[in-house]
Amino acid sequence: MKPVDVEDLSIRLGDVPILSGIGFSVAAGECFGLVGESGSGKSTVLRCIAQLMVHWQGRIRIGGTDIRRMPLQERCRSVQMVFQDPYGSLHPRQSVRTALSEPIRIHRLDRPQERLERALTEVGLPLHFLDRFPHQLSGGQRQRVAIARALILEPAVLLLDEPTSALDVSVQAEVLNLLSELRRRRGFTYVMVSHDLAVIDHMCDRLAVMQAGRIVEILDRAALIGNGARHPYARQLIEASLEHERGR
Ligand SMILES: Nc1ncnc2c1ncn2[C@@H]1O[C@H](COP(=O)(O)OP(=O)(O)OP(=O)(O)O)[C@@H](O)[C@H]1O
Repeated sequence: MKPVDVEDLSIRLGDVPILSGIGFSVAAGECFGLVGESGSGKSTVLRCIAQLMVHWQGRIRIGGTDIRRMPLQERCRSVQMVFQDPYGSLHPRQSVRTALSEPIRIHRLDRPQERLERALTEVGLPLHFLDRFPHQLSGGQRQRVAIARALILEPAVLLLDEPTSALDVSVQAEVLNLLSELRRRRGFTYVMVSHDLAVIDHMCDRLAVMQAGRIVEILDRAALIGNGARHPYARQLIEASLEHERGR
């Protein structure tokens, strides 16, 4: 279990500021949500933490260590990301076995077969799925494989970028329950992006509301449920979501 601390994170692409002065702390084992309008910079925050984007300013620490000072191997074992679209994140011509073996090989981990089997079992898939290819899996099964691959290196922190929004509603609940169960069992720290406040409510202890590259408010679940937000945009976003829920 490791905490995540983001301090004064800013990034520009060309002349355009994408993130400005982002700051939040996530306790070890906590699930922290990022919500906000499309283009507000939620995924960019995750990409900076994962070092998929590197030209940022500020400070990001995982377990107290500055991620810029972490050797690559240590960073990969500290933080992994799960993307929205498992079709995009799994190679179509790689079997599940190959997809899961790659990080084991790159990081020269011992007991490869045992690790493969444990990761697959942890996400609730039978072992004969090791020989399947992405097109032979359902959307939910593909996302389970993507989660298994993120788990192989036993990271302390998982970054979840809309992990269920490409899935059917019934399958969404299964994958969310799996993620909750994994957090309970393994004590992962999650930072999770979702446009769906019901998902955030189900999963997260606290959340940050983002607008135009800034955090306008950080709320806990109680404030989300009762719409105790103070910032006008945060209030409006939550109100719209509550109305949507009431209309269902
Ligand atoms: N590689 C890039 N090059 C140029 N602009 C980019 C790049 N990546 C992101 N942006 C811009 O940065 C801003 C933030 O994008 P980001 O994907 O982080 O937003 P988001 O809040 O996750 O949006 P969504 O909910 O639609 O996924 C957007 O205006 C986007 O167009």
